[in-house]
Amino acid sequence: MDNPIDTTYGRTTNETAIEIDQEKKRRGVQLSFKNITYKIRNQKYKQQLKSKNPAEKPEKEIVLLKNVSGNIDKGEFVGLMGPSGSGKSTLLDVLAKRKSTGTISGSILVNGCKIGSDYKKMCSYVTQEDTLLQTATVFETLKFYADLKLPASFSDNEKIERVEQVLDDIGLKEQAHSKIGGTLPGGMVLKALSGGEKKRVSIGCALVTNPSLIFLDEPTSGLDSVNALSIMKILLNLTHKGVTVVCSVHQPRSEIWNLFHKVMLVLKGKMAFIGTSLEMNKYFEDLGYPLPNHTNPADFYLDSAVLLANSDRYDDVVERWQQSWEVDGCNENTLIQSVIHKEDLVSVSYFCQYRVLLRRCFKDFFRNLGNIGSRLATSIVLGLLLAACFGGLKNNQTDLPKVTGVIFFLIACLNITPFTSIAIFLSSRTLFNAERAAGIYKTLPYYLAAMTIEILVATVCSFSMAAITYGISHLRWEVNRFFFTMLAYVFVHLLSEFVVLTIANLTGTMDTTFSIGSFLCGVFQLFAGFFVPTQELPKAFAWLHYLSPLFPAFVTITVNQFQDTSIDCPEIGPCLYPTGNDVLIKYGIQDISRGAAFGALAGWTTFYFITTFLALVYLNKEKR
Ligand SMILES: Nc1ncnc2c1ncn2[C@@H]1O[C@H](COP(=O)(O)OP(=O)(O)OP(=O)(O)O)[C@@H](O)[C@H]1O
Repeated sequence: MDNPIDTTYGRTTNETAIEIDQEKKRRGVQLSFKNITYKIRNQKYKQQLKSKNPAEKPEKEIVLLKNVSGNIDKGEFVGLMGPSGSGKSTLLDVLAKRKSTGTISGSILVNGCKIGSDYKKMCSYVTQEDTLLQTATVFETLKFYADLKLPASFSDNEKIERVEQVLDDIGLKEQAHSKIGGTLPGGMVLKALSGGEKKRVSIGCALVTNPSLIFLDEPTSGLDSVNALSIMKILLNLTHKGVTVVCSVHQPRSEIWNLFHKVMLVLKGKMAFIGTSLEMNKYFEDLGYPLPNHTNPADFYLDSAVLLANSDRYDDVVERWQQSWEVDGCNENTLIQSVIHKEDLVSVSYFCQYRVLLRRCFKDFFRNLGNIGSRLATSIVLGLLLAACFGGLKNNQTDLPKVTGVIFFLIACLNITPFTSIAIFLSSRTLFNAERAAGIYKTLPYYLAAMTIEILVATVCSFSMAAITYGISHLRWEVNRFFFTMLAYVFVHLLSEFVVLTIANLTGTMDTTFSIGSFLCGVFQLFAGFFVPTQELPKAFAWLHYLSPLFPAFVTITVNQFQDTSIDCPEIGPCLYPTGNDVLIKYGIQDISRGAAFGALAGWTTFYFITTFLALVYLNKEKR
């Protein structure tokens, strides 16, 4: 027999029972929590103050959990139940130390000791939604976690061994090289794993660090009953290895119900019961809700819990439970004072995080061929269209407006093409927010890795568009002038990319990014100095060109094109601009050097690079 453990109903054969017991003692953790109260600020306080009648004073704070206490033993599989909105997810978040808002009071003890900074290293959390990178394979997803969460002392082979062990634990060995799949931003569809398989991968990610304690928020939600049962059996198997598992559940089928060692019942933010399913039968029977024959206990108890929560007896029932728990459940004897098992986990360096993230970004980018293909194709086609309109320009007075025209058009095109990245960027934010909340990596290495790829792609795209146009239009053909112009165009593209990403990070939504972004593009282009030279702008608005990063871009490229050149005059008639310097005088930029203007362009680019990062760090954080 491959697996000697009979997991059908949470019982084990005699031979393995001793082994399991030893494993629980060796690495399990006991979790006790006492008088946990969690409050958050009432966001609607001011509004309620105005609208409510003065007798009903609104509270400044909302209490989501009140005096919640409980005890979970080593290697126990605990189901957290309660009607919708009763506070199950909140309690899991508080116990897993994932709350980033509100105030928490009360104590959490692990093996009888107050928890310290190591606590987060010994526990893992699996969110309700599976936030996984669609283009990565199952193996790569787990390896990513292993690279970032296992100590640097682990060799690559050891990390692979750990990943293989986890693949075995979650029963996905055969799918190790299948992609997670789904619809990629941009519309490309990759063949996807099933919902149950994705959930197993999420559990696998939490298992890579070999945690002693694992919290799961509704791991069976959205799964059919067969998949739900198989997920629960995987979790039960973990408890045989000493892991303590706590998961919230809605209405589990009876086979799942029977797997739990203990059930916790939360009602309206208060603990109403903790105990085995047999003890729960008795508890509800005493309350006047005996379990009828042939009824799913979970369904029945949940329905009864809803009735209880809305009855007059609610306060009395939770109060009685609190008192009895203080006598029986929370005394010195129930606390297991023993050494806490924890791996020697150290955070990997920023550079290592950058390397791992860069590798993932690189693969992700090149596996989404729809995105890379459309961006490159757009650049090349736009370059060819610009070249078709402005091809073979001559160095004379007739073609002069076209030369400044092509310079401006290229700037304008490179200014708007970054809008194509908004969808990709915003969709990767969801994954980033979830991974950041789980503390897998820091924001800086993530940002630098994502930007490294973005800068490379933006450089290739803008260079292709600009070089095609420049070459076919016969602009100033000197090697250093050519490369200087190309560099300036690349910066225009990068700058525009960072402007759009700053807005995307500030607003977090596609619609607002589009509307604010297009407004800014319009303003930047209008005040770039091309349509209306700066000296001709109305005084009240003239200062706006200082705020347009496209102004230094237009200046540096125009100066580079025209400085110290001569322009052919017609044989008959006036010659308005016999030299390039006359063109610069027309635009009022004759006194600005191309280097100074380029410096300003680079300065704006750096400014928006930093604002993108700051917006990523401080705004649109996942608040729990
Ligand atoms: N940040 C918040 N601000 C205001 N109310 C909140 C906040 N977070 C949770 N709540 C409220 O606290 C209560 C408990 O929420 P929680 O998500 O923990 O319930 P739950 O039992 O997990 O519900 P479900 O089973 O539907 O997921 C709900 O009434 C919810 O609306």
